[in-house]
Amino acid sequence: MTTATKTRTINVFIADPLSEDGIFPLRQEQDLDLNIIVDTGLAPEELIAKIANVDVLLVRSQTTVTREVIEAAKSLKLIGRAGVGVDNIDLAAATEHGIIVVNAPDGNTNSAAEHTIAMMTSLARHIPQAFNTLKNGKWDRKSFVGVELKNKTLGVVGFGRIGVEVAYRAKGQRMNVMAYDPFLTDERAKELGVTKATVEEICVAADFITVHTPLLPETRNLINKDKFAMMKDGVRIINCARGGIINEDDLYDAIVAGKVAGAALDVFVSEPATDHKLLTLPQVIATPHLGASTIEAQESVAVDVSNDIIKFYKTGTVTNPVNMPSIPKELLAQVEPFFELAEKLGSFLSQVTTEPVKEINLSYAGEVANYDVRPLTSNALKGLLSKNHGNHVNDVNARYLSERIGMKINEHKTTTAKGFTSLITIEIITANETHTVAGTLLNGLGARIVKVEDYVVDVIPQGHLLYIKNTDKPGAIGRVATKLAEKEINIATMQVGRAQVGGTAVMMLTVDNVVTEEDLVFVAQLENIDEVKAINL
Ligand SMILES: NC(=O)C1=CN([C@@H]2O[C@H](COP(=O)(O)OP(=O)(O)OC[C@H]3O[C@@H](n4cnc5c(N)ncnc54)[C@H](O)[C@@H]3O)[C@@H](O)[C@H]2O)C=CC1
Ligand SMILES: O=C(O)C(=O)COP(=O)(O)O
Repeated sequence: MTTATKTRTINVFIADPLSEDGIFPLRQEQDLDLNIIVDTGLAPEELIAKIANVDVLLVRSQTTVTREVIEAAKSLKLIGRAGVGVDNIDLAAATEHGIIVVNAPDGNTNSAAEHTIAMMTSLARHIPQAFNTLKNGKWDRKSFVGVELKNKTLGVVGFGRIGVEVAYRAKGQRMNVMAYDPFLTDERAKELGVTKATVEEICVAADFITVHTPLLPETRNLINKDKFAMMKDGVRIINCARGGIINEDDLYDAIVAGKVAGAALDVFVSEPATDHKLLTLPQVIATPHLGASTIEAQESVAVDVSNDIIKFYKTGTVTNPVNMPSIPKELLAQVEPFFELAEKLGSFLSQVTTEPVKEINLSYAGEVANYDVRPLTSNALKGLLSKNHGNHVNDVNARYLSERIGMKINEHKTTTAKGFTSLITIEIITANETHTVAGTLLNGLGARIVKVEDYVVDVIPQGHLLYIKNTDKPGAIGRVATKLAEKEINIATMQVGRAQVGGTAVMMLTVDNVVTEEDLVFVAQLENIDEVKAINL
């Protein structure tokens, strides 16, 4: 986990215009040594040339954070998106490189919803066209007869934060609202006073259709010529979400054919879009991606990402992660203590075997099983992979890297924890071996390893450990202690365990100094000692 440091300068590169008030938390940060560089409007190759030593990159929608940018950014830990949509960031590349991407999902909801309503109203009443005519000295009242919103049906496709806020406002205009979202339940639709519908039902019934989904492979071209064909003649279309959700060529054709009476667009497939063919149509009104461009939204989104940067460097966690599981605040406090335990258990196992791990079974028992355990698994995998990947593995890419090397990851949850409040048991399977370790958090006493293979132990997972397998014969413990003393290795604690008298037994020793390979060989040569491993946690 990353923690606060004044010893190292953190280079924060702001590549798109952000609210100065919004980045105030960064400017006034005292505990971290932040070097804030504001350099906006760069061409991709200019950004690549400047990014090598950047730790944190802050963008809006203008800067495209490509794989090339990410690969050139040798120190990058975090990309902050001061806004919602992250389609301008290569998330796969960021994840692969262990770079956390955070966004600001709440800060511009109102502004985007208000802009959508402004666009819909302008579309219905031809306000931009009428204003233009008037500016050009013509008092034309005949060409701009509009339609009322009242009693019209608005179809909202994508019923998340903005979609819902649009619906509230549209109901204020006495519109009937139909909504589609894969996560919309009947209860929620009822509660919000909207009719739950499919995209097709919306296409057939709506007078106005507005989209509010992210741009994803599944939503690209969601509204296309087949959908336009289903729509009412004279339908009006609004897109204040992302260019490409509505197929631009098909929209153009539908307007020219008279099917669509008008469109209001804030976003385009390729931006800036100054000579777009849709802009040549008198039925189209447009703004240059202004949905989030209010003083309030800009301040809010910049404050949110600034706070997440500070939080990341001080605590190692973030509030609005995009490429790692997000944990609700109330749960974070409960699962955070297990992060380190899971990582240590993973690290322990990585040092017990020398073979590549083919499969990992993670069992979460007791209270911990009530939580979203994916972050714990990520920490366990991080611990497991850190032996070979060092600092390159973190919570963001641990699962990705594990899967890339073909490791099968199985998570199990059970309520019974063998007398512990919570118990995490991890088993790794290699071509020839299986190893198991289990750990818990003891109330007030911190983390403990409570089981290694089949043996019950009680070991603090910290410092230098010696894991010794021996035949359960008198004298083994004494010989080990004497040999370590000869090597000036002081034993701090010692645990022994065995499955049956005279069988295989284990010793778990905590020692005060690092045990070298050479010392290990000496211990391994002792009578009745079968295996010795040094483990550093
Ligand atoms: N024009 C502008 O300046 C702004 C544009 N946006 C855009 O608006 C989008 C929505 O923003 P929020 O409402 O804040 O996000 P959100 O994440 O709260 O809502 C998005 C909704 O889309 C739904 N969805 C996903 N796939 C879908 C599909 N195939 N069909 C229908 N619905 C689907 C999700 O379930 C979710 O409920 C953002 O992704 C962003 O691209 C956001 C802010 C400002
Ligand atoms: O938040 C979003 O998704 C937006 O589209 C806003 O974009 P912007 O930050 O204004 O470039």
